[in-house]
Amino acid sequence: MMLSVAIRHDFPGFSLDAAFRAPPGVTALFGRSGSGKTTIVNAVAGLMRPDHGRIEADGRVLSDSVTGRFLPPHRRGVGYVFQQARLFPHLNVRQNLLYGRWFARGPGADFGRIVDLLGIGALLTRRPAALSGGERQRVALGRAILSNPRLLLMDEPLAALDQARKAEILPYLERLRDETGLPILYVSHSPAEVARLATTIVLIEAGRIVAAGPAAAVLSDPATAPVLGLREAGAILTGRVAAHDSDGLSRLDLPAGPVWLAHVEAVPGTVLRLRILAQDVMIALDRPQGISALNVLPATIRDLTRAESGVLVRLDVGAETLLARITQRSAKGLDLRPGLAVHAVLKAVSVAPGSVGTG
Ligand SMILES: Nc1ncnc2c1ncn2[C@@H]1O[C@H](COP(=O)(O)OP(=O)(O)OP(=O)(O)O)[C@@H](O)[C@H]1O
Repeated sequence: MMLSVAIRHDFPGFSLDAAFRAPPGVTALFGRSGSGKTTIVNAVAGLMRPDHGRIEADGRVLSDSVTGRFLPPHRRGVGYVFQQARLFPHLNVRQNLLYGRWFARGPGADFGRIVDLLGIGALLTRRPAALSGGERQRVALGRAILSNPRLLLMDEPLAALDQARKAEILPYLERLRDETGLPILYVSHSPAEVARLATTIVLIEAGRIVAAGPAAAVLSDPATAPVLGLREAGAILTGRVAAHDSDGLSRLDLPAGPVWLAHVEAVPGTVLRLRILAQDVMIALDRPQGISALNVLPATIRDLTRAESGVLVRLDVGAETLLARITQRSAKGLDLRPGLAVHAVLKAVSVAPGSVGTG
């Protein structure tokens, strides 16, 4: 399963020229307001017809300006989840879910499995008015999946939810990503959400794609930091939960070494994704002694990039990449340069629970 998009379209005062591929997993379309994300999603859904280009899903042409082919939305096999759940108020949860089924191509996903996956078994007889925002959004996800789509489009599905509801629904999105094998095109404004969910990231600015590729590589690329915002720049690392210590910390084993963080609700053996902001990483030439930060990883400097008044240092840690944001004075004072072996010091507190997701 693969979605491939190559389209050009002109609105008065705005031109979109975008080409990218979305493999199975979550492909996050990230960019500022007005950069063209929704236009792309609408073109894939068949809600707008691009002037030029071609969109293909799973080897099937959805639209092609050369041949004039343009499949209507209901024939595209696309599940769409919007910011608002848009459930039918007069139908209960089961009926809303079965409505998705009605449009399914072929036998479709197993009802019971999807209900379990989304944790909505206890809600089946309720009407949407009796659900929380997070529950409603889970039902909307279920309805989209039960239509047995070739791909899922999600346009800011969490934007209308508060932090607690977002935290509640993120694990379900992770399960969908990991268990359905569908390409999910996911529009988001939130770097934290993207860092947690995305397997592929497409960064878009003023209708042009400025970076696209595997999430870890795009996030740790200093060139993308200005688009994400310097405060949000950072890398993702993966680690396996090794132990829960009696003093309330959990140990994760990363390829580069162990890392301790505030207790994580996950059984040993679980693979987790950690987001580490560039501003929370310090660099030391020697392994520091007598320091309160618990987490020190051996690293090698790959490159240094000027960013506003500071410097972004890209570090190789094991086979992964970390980003540190330091001052020009420090970079000069320590004589940092590519190839230099250093130590990356991470503050334990910098790994926020909200940034931990299954990898
Ligand atoms: N039907 C239309 N007619 C004219 N201009 C349009 C139309 N649809 C979108 N645009 C313009 O295209 C640009 C991209 O809009 P789009 O909704 O794709 O951005 P976005 O990245 O999804 O933004 P947001 O994050 O705010 O939803 C904007 O400048 C918008 O005003």
